[in-house]
Amino acid sequence: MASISTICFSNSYALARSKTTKNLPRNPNPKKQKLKPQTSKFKSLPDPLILSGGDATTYTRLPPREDFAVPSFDFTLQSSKEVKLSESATAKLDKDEEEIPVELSDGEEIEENVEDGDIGLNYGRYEVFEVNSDFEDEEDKEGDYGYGSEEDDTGEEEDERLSSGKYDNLLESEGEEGNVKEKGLPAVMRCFDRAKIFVKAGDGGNGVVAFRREKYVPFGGPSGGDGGRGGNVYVEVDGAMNSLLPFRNKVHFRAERGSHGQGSSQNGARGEDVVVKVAPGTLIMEAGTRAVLLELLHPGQRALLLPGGKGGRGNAAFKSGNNKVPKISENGEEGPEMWLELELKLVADVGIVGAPNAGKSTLLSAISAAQPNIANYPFTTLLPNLGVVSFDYDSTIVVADLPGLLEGAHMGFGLGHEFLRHTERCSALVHVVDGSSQQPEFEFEAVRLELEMFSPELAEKPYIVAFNKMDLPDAYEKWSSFRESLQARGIEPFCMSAINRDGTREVICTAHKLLQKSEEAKQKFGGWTSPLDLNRVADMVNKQRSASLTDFEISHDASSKTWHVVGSGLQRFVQMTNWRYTESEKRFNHVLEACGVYKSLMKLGVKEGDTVIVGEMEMVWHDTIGSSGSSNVKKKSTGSIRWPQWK
Ligand SMILES: Nc1nc2c(ncn2[C@@H]2O[C@H](COP(=O)(O)OP(=O)(O)OP(=O)(O)O)[C@@H](O)[C@H]2O)c(=O)[nH]1
Ligand SMILES: [Mg+2]
Repeated sequence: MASISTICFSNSYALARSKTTKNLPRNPNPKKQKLKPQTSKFKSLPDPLILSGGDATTYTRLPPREDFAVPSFDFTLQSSKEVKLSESATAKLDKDEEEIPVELSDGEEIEENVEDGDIGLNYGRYEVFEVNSDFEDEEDKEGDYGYGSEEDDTGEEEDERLSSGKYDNLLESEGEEGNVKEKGLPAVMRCFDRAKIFVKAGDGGNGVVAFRREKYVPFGGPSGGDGGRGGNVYVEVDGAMNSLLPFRNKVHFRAERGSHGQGSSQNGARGEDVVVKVAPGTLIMEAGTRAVLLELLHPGQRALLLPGGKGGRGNAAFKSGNNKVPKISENGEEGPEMWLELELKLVADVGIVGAPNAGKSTLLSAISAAQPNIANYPFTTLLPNLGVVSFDYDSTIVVADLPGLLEGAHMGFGLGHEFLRHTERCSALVHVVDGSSQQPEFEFEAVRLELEMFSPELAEKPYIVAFNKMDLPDAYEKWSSFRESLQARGIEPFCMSAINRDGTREVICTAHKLLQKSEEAKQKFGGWTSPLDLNRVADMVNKQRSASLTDFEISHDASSKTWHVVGSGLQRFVQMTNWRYTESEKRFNHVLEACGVYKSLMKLGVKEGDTVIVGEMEMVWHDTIGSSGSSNVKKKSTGSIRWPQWK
């Protein structure tokens, strides 16, 4: 029978069709029919990102102080050696080599004498280094997170770059400065503290229509069971994790859907939950908007992120005095889904910062049991290392050793300064200064400036300065002038030889005291912000689910003669309606009338033949066709909705 004649409402009849399905028979598969969950709040994908053009990306040597504001990218003028982090995270710089060929952009090779400039700080020529966030994000979307983003309008050139595949290897392309290499960070560094994942709660199982048929039980009645609830999505802090790298391998987390109900009043089983494990200190944000949803700091914390969909009711649940043989059941509610951005900010008490090769990792290895890579070349440390320092039996602190920070890091030189976010949770900082460098004061200032550039709050954290490598005569000689210059600024520096473990204890004990002081101050001034409610996202979802059916808005598009009836409650109701049963359609019509949709539409001037969209259902409005059989007198004389023909 054609759908038009099977769907009758109180005083008229209506026809429905899916917005997405054409020529659907009367008994369509409910899953495929047309109903999508209301996920407008959580489904947003990030906006398309625009790639920036060719910023210079090759760093030749630490630029002179006065050049800081406008660094020179003309590296043909600068003497240098080359470290290619692209080839190996532990590429080594042979500092003893005096002359090396420098390859120019046009392929010409020259021999240059490697000598320090006026400043004399020769870190070699480091390559790597486009840390433009837009670019990085775009890479992440396409390369590592495994989902295609909407096409952006940045032009073919950028598209080509994106489509050129994974960015695990560093990229090379021409920049605006002309033939300057542009490279991204190795994937392991990008993914260490950032990830983008997809989570979906399980859909509820469908309810069923069944009747008890048994010998000696002539009218057994309806016995269709309810569907089971969909599985929840939880996020749990795993103390054994210290990075977000596992999310490179797994991006999608879907909880199981609930089982469908069965005859004999058997309800479906619950869907299995899914638990997403993250490292302590992970920030969970909604992708695109980057609104912070959760901040998970302590191992063992577990947050309910997305609750599973409710199971649909079987026909046994619809039995009433009026209707003892209900032929109606509901679909399971669809579980919400969303893309999340995860960002890790390590939970450490003290952060060790300083220029590359200053001896930060050596200090960490001297004061804790951590065994970071230590070597005589810059950027040995590419990812932060954590170490635990014990003072008394009951007092321990966590110390983070960070990658080296270069002057100009805020512009992308070196490893950039993004990793400084790992110090945001530190209460104190230790500046390690390489005493054997040509101008230790300048090195210290450059690092301070970079901290300020990253975040003024970070620069305001209490800190101590540790002048390292005192065992070297070079450093020993410079110590007094360094000390004087800092004392003139009101800073009392410490000296140490991290490699010999001389003075390291004093440094870390002072850092510990600073830490205690800042914690006392925090308690005194109530500076500790209350942690976010762990289940707030689930609460938001539940609130949206329980929205009233009468809570809706109507908008009109005059050009297409379309009326949109939008409301969370109605949308959910449409999604859970199982259209294969005639009674469902009657119920739908009844609900629209009862919650005032018809009345509002008529008030707003809906006309014969206009399209009305409720949730995912599209209908055509028809004025009253006749009053016969109508149980609603008011409605009879005014209008009704008729389901359109399937197109
Ligand atoms: N003589 C001497 N050498 C030191 C001292 N501390 C560190 N070094 C050496 O300096 C070099 C760099 O040490 P690291 O601890 O790797 O320096 P880093 O600051 O962690 O370097 P990056 O991770 O590259 O930023 C290594 O060869 C160390 O052995 C010291 O007190 N005296
Ligand atoms: Mg290091």
